[in-house]
Amino acid sequence: MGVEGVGWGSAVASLMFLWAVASQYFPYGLYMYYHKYVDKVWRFFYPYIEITFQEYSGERMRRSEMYTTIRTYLSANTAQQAKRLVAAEHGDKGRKHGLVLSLDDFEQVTDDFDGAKFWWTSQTKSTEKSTISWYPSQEDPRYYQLTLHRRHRHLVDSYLRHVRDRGKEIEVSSRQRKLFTNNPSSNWYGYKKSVWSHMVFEHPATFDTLAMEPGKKEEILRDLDRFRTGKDFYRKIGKTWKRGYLLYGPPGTGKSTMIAAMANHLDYDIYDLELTAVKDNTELRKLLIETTPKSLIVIEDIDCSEDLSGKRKKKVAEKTEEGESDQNPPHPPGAPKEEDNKISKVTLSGLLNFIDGLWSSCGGERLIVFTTNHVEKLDPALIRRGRMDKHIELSYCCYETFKVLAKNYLGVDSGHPLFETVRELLGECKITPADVAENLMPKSYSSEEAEENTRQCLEGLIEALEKIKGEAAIQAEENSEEKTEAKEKPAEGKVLEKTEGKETVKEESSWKGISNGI
Ligand SMILES: Nc1ncnc2c1ncn2[C@@H]1O[C@H](COP(=O)(O)OP(=O)(O)OP(=O)(O)O)[C@@H](O)[C@H]1O
Repeated sequence: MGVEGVGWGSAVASLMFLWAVASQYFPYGLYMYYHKYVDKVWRFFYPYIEITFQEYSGERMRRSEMYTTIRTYLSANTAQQAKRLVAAEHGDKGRKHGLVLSLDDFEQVTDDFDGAKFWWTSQTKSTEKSTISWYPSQEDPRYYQLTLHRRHRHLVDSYLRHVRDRGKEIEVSSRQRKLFTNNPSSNWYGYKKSVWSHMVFEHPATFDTLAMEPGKKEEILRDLDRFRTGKDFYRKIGKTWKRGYLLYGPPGTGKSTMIAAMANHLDYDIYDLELTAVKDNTELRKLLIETTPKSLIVIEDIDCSEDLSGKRKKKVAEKTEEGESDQNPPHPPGAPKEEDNKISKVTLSGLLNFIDGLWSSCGGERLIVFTTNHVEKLDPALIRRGRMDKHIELSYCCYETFKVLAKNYLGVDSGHPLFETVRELLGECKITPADVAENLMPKSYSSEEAEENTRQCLEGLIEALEKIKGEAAIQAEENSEEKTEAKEKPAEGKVLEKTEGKETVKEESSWKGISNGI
């Protein structure tokens, strides 16, 4: 568009905008008359297209998501052009954080996209209240109007997609992240169903504070970054934009800490899914459909979740057999039975269907993370590649892991004279990073006592390691004695007979028979 073109376009858009303002104060009859005749003629020659985005839409008059996204986009990109802005607090109920500036009524801003100009205005829709008072009321619904030249019509789709994607990105980066958990909630009839509730997620763990071998950490970070920026790649290869992580290892090795670090690194919300609180596969599907893009769906201790649902079913069946339910008052017709609310009927196939099928229909990136202390107990179908793409073992503390913890907790690195002893002991016994971390907690935070604190903590850790080493040695000795005894002890029904220094294992019955005979 040339300079003249821009000037002309801007003037016409401004004229239209002024007309839109003025028309709000016309008597109703005149307004309708205008619409019927003049508008038709005017529109024929008018070279511009107008698109309106209402604040409220749909049957229940919910606030339109597109309206909110446009507001965010305009606040970030064009609000500096406007002279009058509206400030509103941003955040959840009771937890406001920061202000959002948006265009005030009748303000106009221009946006450039792909060589074309787009004009945005914010206006208030007149309602009964505002007609009476002549001024728009605070509660009146607003709308954004987008104006563009007819010759740029082909850009409408891509421009609106750009506004939506950019607006969403800004929303995600400026929001407070949330930790969702599913809890049972009862309806009027007493039926319990799992629903998400959330709190602000403020876990301070990062990949810097996470103790693990540097090479492994780098690899995970690369994988996460590749995933985050892989939208086009996933589309190209025809795969849903999702990735599964399986974190396994003994308790206290940092599985939950790593999930928090992942969420912080990617800037994602966390949905902590408690499978035992989900009644059946239908409820599971419903919960998962409600998750939003850019989220990490976590199922902790997946081995226990599956077991528990089986055990619960068994227990209820046992109770019914014992006739315990007969002692309870009869259920009113239509009311849920107690066990209906308690049993989780989520099945492995339900979970697999969700991982494979459901995700395909949900847009936006999602990571699913399973954790377990017993990887060997899991059904191979659940953790095969493609479902759980990356398997990460978090294990006992090695010297590299210890160095990260020592740096985090005490601010010291490998130069310390006690490090060598720790290194040797870590090579000889098993201790979890959680136990090491506990030993490295300084007794005070005063910088004057830092050196003394460090010495005390490291000595305490060495003592703990030596104790573990000693206990492990005793245990190993006991185990080897048990093994020898087991080796020496004949199997049940057999006896050991010693003749001239030779040991022979014989059938017990034959020995008894002989002895009885004697
Ligand atoms: N690798 C680690 N890096 C940093 N801190 C760790 C690490 N592992 C454990 N910790 C510390 O130990 C505590 C417990 O760790 P965490 O809960 O992450 O272990 P977990 O493997 O999830 O245990 P569980 O299987 O019992 O849930 C954490 O709060 C953290 O302070």
